[in-house]
Amino acid sequence: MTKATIAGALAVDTALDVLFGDGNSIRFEDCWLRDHCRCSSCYHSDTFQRANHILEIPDATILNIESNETQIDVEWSDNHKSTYTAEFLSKFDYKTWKESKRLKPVLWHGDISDKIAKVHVDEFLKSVDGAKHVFQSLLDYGVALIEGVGVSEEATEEVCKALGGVQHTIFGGMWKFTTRADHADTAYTNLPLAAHNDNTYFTEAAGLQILHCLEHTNGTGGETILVDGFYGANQLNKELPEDFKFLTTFNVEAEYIEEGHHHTYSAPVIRVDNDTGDLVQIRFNVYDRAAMAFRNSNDCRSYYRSLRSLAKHYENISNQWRFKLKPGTVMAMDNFRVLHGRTGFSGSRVLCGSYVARSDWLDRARALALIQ
Ligand SMILES: C[N+](C)(C)CCCC[C@H](N)C(=O)O
Ligand SMILES: O=C(O)CCC(=O)C(=O)O
Ligand SMILES: [Fe+2]
Repeated sequence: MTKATIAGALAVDTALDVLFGDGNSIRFEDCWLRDHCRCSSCYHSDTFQRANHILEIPDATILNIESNETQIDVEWSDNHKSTYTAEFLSKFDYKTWKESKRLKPVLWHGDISDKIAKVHVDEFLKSVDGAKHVFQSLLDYGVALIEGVGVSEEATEEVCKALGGVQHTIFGGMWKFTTRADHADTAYTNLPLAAHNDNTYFTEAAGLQILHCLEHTNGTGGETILVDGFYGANQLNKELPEDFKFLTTFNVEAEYIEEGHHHTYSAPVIRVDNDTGDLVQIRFNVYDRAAMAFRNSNDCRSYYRSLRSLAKHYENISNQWRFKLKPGTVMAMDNFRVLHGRTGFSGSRVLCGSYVARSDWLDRARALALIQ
């Protein structure tokens, strides 16, 4: 991008119209400008924080402006003086600004093994390019594989830390699970699990789920099932918009109960960004649905109809990617988007892994300049 320049600035009532060298023009309200003064008494540039309470910012008016190619100087009615650089102001064109914040998931269905990142652990942990490759794959497809990892909880933990940090929940930080009932949950059995998102009963579901199959011996089955929750939701919107709409507005309650714990949370199954229409989160878990009461017959019937309509996309075998996790390969997936499951199995199957908070993995992606 070329460097932003200012071609002119004109005060109009309580706002300032700034014309940029590229022909674009942006209107800034005076209250916004006063709030965004970057002088040292208004902004701590070392901590990137505002210095004043919003109630302390004076309701000042613009007395005078002077501009050149690179900046605008404003003199305020309370004698304060502010300087705004062209580069700073140019970032606040609403459309461009909003667009720059959008994530751009690449919707998929079926086998995506040749699309996603498969990065060797040394490359992931030690090189910026390796890390970028993994996080870009998580942003694009919601899945990434890290290969050549030591077949141990310790080696897996290193990967979890680098993906944003281990998130502690009732299941622990790093967890290891097999068919022993360490928690009151079907994951700790050999039963099949249809595609689902974890933690629908938490106020904030885990951002990533990381799984490493440490062992599967003397048995069969235990295939991993992944399906793009956004693809299914999108298909539903095209095919049955009413069902889609219902799932974006109706609060479906979920719960998790075990000795000493009772988690419950109620929210729409499909969360959409109201401004952009972008899909933000899927909260789909048929097992962890709580028993609930309905306001009326219509809501009750819509609940079953629309959940089944969505489920059909997730259970459609041609939408799913099925494969066998192997010791040494760590799988990370976006639990806000991708649903996971497994087929039933026999034999001794041991997995370990952790959750990572969404805030924390997006923080990594931002630090790598992959998103804004
Ligand atoms: C991942 N780990 C083995 C710790 C537990 C899984 C919890 C499963 C729970 N039914 C849910 O879907 O959230
Ligand atoms: O056993 C598996 O592969 C996954 C089980 C599961 O859904 C989970 O641990 O959240
Ligand atoms: Fe799960």
